[in-house]
Formats: sequence, structure tokens, C-alpha cells
Amino acid sequence: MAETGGSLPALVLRRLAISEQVAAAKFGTGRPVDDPVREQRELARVRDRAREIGLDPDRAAGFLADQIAASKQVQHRLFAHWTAHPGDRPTGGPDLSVLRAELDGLTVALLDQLRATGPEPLTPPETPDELKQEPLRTAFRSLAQRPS
Ligand SMILES: C=C(O[C@@H]1C=C(C(=O)O)C=C[C@H]1O)C(=O)O
Repeated sequence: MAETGGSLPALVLRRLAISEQVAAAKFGTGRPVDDPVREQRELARVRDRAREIGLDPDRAAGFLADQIAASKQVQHRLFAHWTAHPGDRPTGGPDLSVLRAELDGLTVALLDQLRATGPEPLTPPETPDELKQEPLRTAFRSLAQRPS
């Protein structure tokens, strides 16, 4: 079950952690990182959900687009690493369908937190994990730019 409580930064980090497992599931089964059909479906659902909870659909979709871009940055980095270092390749791990169900649960929680968050700019949390530094900046793009 997905951990769906927590602050916006905690949820963003959780999404990136699941993205690492998504990369492992795809690498192991020869699937590509990018799935544009799923992305469009998610963005359409996010717009619907945003309207339901009184959040601007463009703001919600822009925010999710940043989360998707960040997820793909993490996954592409891991694919490159595992291609260059076969000894580090993962074994086992949850199925993609299980992980996607977790991501879908997290999206609902992320939108609730986005609505609850005020207009003050948010900066990405510090992380010692180099893999996640640029993806975190991507994930916080729209939040960091909001007017104070
Ligand atoms: C996480 C996935 O990988 C990519 C990123 C997505 C996302 O962050 O929601 C969706 C589709 C893929 O382009 C996935 O395939 O589920």
C-alpha cells in the first residue's frame, strides 16, 4: 500500500523512491522508460480530480507534468547506470502494475497537499543522493517559481 500521508516534499520524495522501483521493473522486463499513453491518461485524470477539489486544472497538470519529468530523469539515470554496471542491476522487486497503483494513490494525495499549500515558494529538500538532486529540482519547478 502506498504511503499517502505527509507533506508535499515528503510525497514528492516518495514518488521518486517508487520511480526507482519502476525503473527496476522496466529494466528487468525490457520495457522503455517513457510511456506517453499512460502520461496523457494521468494528466487527464489529474485535471478531472483538480476540478473536483477546487484546484486550478492547469496548475495541477503542470505540477504533475513536473513529477513525471522528474520520475523519468531518475529512471533514465538508473537505466544508464545499470547498462554500464551490470553488477549493480536489481533482481526481483514489485511488478509495474503494483507500482503504478501506488503512484495513482500518491497522485491523489499530492493534489490534496498542493491545494492545502499556500502560495509561498517551496524549495526542494536537501538530499545526499546524487541520483535525485536534479530530479528534485525538476519536481519543484512550479512550486519554486510561485510568487510570494
Ligand atoms: C512511472 C512511469 O514511467 C514514466 C513516468 C510516468 C509518471 O511519472 O507517472 C508515467 C509514464 C512513464 O512515461 C510508468 O511507466 O508508470
